[in-house]
Amino acid sequence: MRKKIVAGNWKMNTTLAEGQALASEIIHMVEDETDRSVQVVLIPPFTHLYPINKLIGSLRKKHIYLGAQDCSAHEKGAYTGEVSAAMLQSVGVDYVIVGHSERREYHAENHALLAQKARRVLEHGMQLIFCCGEPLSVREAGNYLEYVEAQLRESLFELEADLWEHIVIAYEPVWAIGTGKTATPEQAQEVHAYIRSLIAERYDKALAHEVSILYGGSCKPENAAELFAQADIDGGLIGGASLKSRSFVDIIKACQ
Ligand SMILES: O=C(CO)COP(=O)(O)O
Repeated sequence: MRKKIVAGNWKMNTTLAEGQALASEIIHMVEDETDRSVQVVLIPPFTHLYPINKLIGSLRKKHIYLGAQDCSAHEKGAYTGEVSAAMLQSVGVDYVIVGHSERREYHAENHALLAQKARRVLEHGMQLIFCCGEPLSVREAGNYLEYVEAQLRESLFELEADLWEHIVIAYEPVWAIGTGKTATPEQAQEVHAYIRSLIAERYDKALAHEVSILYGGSCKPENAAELFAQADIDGGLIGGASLKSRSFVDIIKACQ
């Protein structure tokens, strides 16, 4: 059975004290209010990973995981400012986001670089959350399926089939991120089903069936349940609404 996952991408928000308080609140509310059938991933900034891993670890919550927002394509060495996959793994990181649209846009990350980053994450035994999704101009031009297909094909489809049990896809249409404009359940389902069909075509149907595909982009408690009710939507990658414990936990509950 494929996993249901709700992941909170905090982006560049919270001081350490604020982040620790938010993580503690979320952990306690998840314990008190949810049935633990959903994997919860907290994805704070790099600086908070080690202390938040301790918060998760000391409570031994096997359904709560730690994620990082990016990692270097390089293994180690003279790359000032970079954080390697080995470093992330050494502080307890379970999941790493690669290919977020904000990295693609503001840091000019291309298909080839993202393929290297994906490989690094998997080599170090972590789970990959690979983001894809089209900008508004592409959506309006109508060729969004081809656009998403190229993102997957160019960065992931060289990977060996046995690595796919460690890969999660997040479809995040750029026009829905931080805009308050969510994709409709039908719009999201169309792309999710297409992504699954591409994986089935490149690998096989059984493998594709097991891959969790998350939706991201203005997902909130008010719209989460109808998105998660779609056949190929297995959870969410949540930005703004993951910074408030109440809304994040309500989204987790909508996924149960
Ligand atoms: O980019 C996102 C998660 O990675 C989505 O952000 P919002 O939920 O703030 O739209």
